[in-house]
Amino acid sequence: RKITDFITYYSKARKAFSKIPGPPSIPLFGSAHLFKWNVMKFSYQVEEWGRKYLLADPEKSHGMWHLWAGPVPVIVCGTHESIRVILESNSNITKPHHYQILEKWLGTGLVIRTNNDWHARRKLLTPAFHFNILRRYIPIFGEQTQILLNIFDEHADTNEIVDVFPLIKRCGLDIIAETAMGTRLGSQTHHNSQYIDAVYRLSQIAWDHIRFPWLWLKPIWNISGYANEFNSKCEIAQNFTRKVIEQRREALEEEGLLDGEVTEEQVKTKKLALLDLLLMMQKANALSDEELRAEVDTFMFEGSDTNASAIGFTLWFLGQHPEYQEKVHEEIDEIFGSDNRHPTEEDICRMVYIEKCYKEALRMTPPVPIIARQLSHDTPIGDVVLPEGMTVIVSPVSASRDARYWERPEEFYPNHFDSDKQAARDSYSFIPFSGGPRNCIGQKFAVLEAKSMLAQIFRRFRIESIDIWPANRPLPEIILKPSNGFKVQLYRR
Ligand code: HEM
Repeated sequence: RKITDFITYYSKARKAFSKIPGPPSIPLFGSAHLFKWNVMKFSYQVEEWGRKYLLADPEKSHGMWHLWAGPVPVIVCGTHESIRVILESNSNITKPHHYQILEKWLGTGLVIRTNNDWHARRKLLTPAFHFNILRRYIPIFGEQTQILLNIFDEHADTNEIVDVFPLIKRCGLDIIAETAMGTRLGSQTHHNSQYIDAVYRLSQIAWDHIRFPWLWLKPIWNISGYANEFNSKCEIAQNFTRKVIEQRREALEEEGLLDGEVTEEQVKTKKLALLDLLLMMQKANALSDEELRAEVDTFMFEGSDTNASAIGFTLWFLGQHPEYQEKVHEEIDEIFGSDNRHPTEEDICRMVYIEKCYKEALRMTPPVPIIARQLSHDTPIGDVVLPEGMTVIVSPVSASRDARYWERPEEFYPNHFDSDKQAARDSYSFIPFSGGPRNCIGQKFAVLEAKSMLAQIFRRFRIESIDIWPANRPLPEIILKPSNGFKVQLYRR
C-alpha cells in the first residue's frame, strides 16, 4: 500500500507541477545541482527564481512556483491569491517535518503542535495574550529599555560605530524572560549566562539542521557533533525553565493563588507573568509540568529574536532616512514634551507614525521569512490541485513586494501604511505575523514592545546608519538577521 500511495502522490505532484513554473530539474537531484552553497548567494538565487517564475505567467501560476528540493516537491506561495488558500484553512495547519528538530527543545509547544491538539491548546492560551493582560507588561518594556539606553549612552556622541543588534537582542531576551517567566535574566548587564548561550546556540543549530538535508540522516547528525551539542544545550535551557517553574509555583502557592477560584480582581492587581497564568490554569486543564515547560520555552524562542530583528531593522532603516526620522522625533516630542516618563499605554496608542515605520520594516524585512505547512488533504488553488502531504512554503517577502499593492515595493516608505492605503489592500499581501487561524499569538505583545522601545530610543537619540539598503542584505535563517549587524552612530538629542 505504501508503494501505491507513493506513486499516487508523485503522479499528483507532477501533474500539479506541470501547471506551475519552476527552475529546471533532473531526476532524484531535482534542482539541487543548481543550488548555490553560500547562504548569501543562495538567498539571491531564490529571490531571482521567485521574481522570474511568479512573473512568468501570474494568471496561470496563481501566485505559486515550484521547486524540486532533491526528490522532494515543494510549492512556494508568493502572492495573496495562493497564500490566502493555505493560511485561511482550518484544516491545513500541520507543520512539515523540518520543524521536528525543534521538538526536542520545545516539546509539544504551540508552534509545532498539529491538528486537534493544536486547536485545543490555542484556545487555552489565547486569553493569556488578551490586551488586558499584556498592558501590565508595559512598565517592564520601559524599565528594560532604560537599561539599553544607558548602554547606548556609553557609545553616544563619540563618532564610534556600534553594532546595536546584540544589545537589542539582549534587551529583547530580558523582556521576554520577565514577561513570560517572571524572572529577571539580567542578560543586558552580565553576558556570561549558560542559559542565554544555550538559547542562542539552539536556534543556530536548528537552522543548520533545517538547511543541510544530510543532517537529517541520523548517523551523520550523530557523528557531526551537532547532536551532542544540541542535546546538552536543550538540557541546560529546559532545566533552567523547570527551576523557574518550581520557584513561581512556590511563590504563587504562598500567595494562595493556586488553590481554588482566583477572582478577576486578584488577577488584575498582580503583575502576573504568562507562566503564572499557565500555572493558575494548570489543574483545571490537566496540563502536565512538561507541557507547561514546553509552552514557556516556546514563548522564549518565538518572542525574543523576532522582536529584536523587527526593532533592529526599523531603527536601521530610520537611520538611513533622516526625513522619516525627523517625523518620528516630532511625534515623540508631541507626546512626551520634556517629560522623561516611560511610555504608558496612552502614549503608545498615540504613536501612529512610529507604528507605520515599524510595519514598513516588517514589510521590507519580515523577521519570520518562511512559513511552512504540510498539506493535510488535496488542496485546489485555481485549476491546480496540490496533493495531500506536499510541503508548501509561504513567503511573506514575496507577498509584500507585490507591485499591485505597494507603490514603492523595493523602498522603505512608511506612507505605505497610511490608513486609506491599508484599507484598499488585500490583507494577505502583508503577513509578517502569518494570517488565518494559526497566526502569531504574540502579535499584540510584539507591537506594544516595539513601539515602546522605539519611542524611548528615538526620544533620547538621533541615529545614523552605516550600511545603506540594499547593502547589509538580510539573511534568511529561522529568524531573519542582517548580514552585517546594525551598525550605527548615536547622537544624543
Ligand atoms: C516581531 C515579532 C514577531 C513576529 C514577526 C512573529 C511572527 C510569527 C509568525 C510568522 C508565526 C507563524 C509561524 C508559522 O506558522 O510557522 C508566529 C507564530 C507564533 N508566535 Fe510569533 N512573532 C513575533 C513575536 C512573538 C511573540 C512576542 C510571541 C510570544 C510572546 C510569539 C509567539 C508565537 C507563538 C506561540 C506562535 C505559534 C502560534 C500557533 O502556532 O498557533 N511571537 N509568529
